[in-house]
Amino acid sequence: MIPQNIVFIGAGNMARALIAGLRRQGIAGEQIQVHAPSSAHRDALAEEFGIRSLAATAQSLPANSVVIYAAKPKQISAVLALWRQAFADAGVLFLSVAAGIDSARIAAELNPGSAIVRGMPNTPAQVGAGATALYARDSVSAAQRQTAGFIMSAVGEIYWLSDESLMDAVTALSGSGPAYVLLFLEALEDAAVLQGLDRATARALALQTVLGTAQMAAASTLSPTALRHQVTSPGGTTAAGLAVWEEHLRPLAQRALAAAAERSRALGSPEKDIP
Ligand SMILES: NC(=O)C1=CN([C@@H]2O[C@H](COP(=O)(O)OP(=O)(O)OC[C@H]3O[C@@H](n4cnc5c(N)ncnc54)[C@H](O)[C@@H]3O)[C@@H](O)[C@H]2O)C=CC1
Ligand SMILES: O=C(O)[C@@H]1CCC=N1
Repeated sequence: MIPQNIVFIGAGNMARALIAGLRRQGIAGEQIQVHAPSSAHRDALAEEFGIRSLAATAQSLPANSVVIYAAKPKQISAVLALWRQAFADAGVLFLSVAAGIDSARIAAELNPGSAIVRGMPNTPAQVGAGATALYARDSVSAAQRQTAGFIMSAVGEIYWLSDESLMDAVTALSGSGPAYVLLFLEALEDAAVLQGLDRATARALALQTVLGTAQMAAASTLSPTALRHQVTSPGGTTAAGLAVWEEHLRPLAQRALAAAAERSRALGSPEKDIP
């Protein structure tokens, strides 16, 4: 179902990516509003995308509105206290992309029966190539589920979870994942410069290698392992390089995802003060 009134709370990177996606999908500018305390942030988005800048917290919302929470996890309790009143209409859907904040906490702080969907997008959403995991509480109707899916599909692929506790692992993998891939790109580029390539060539080759490999893997029915074997000649250059990666990469990936998932759980815990 295509939503008639979409309100963004927060005017940062994620709000921007989602608004751009919705406008690309043909949602009219007057159907989208953005609220943030900083008028500079919200007015910049309003101007760029032809949407409405909402200066104050809405006290009531038209039926079938969707409110998308895209401010920081730490601010959610204060924001929910201000917006609670506007949720008197049972038709309003609350879609939160805040890392770590589970839907039971949002329901407890909003209204126990509120329709709440939790999503975890990632920054490739900026170019319509995002990966978003979604979880819907039982109070969400089939039409509202479709609406949430429509909104997040505007910026890439969506994956529904039936177990919300997996959201911490998803956040560690695909939510934070773009940063890992970018760090990998930086490391490849620096290492290639040490091997004598100029920086521009090193950057371009590293980027096209990651991009091309991801496209190849996405187009193939073979597993990453099988595709990797196609590159690896016995006794060749790849085997020599892979032997070094294999020493550290898997335990490092396990530690990195465990640390990120642990931080996701901590962000959701009001008693832990994460800056
Ligand atoms: N950046 C990322 O890769 C991802 C971020 N997220 C989640 O998206 C949310 C937003 O993240 P970003 O866009 O990266 O942050 P950001 O820092 O770019 O944007 C946060 C926005 O919230 C606004 N804001 C501050 N206080 C507010 C309040 N009281 N009421 C309304 N708006 C307020 C700020 O003006 C700012 O526009 C976070 O909850 C984060 O966990 C989820 C997935 C990926
Ligand atoms: O770093 C963070 O907390 C957010 C959530 C996932 C990606 N960025």
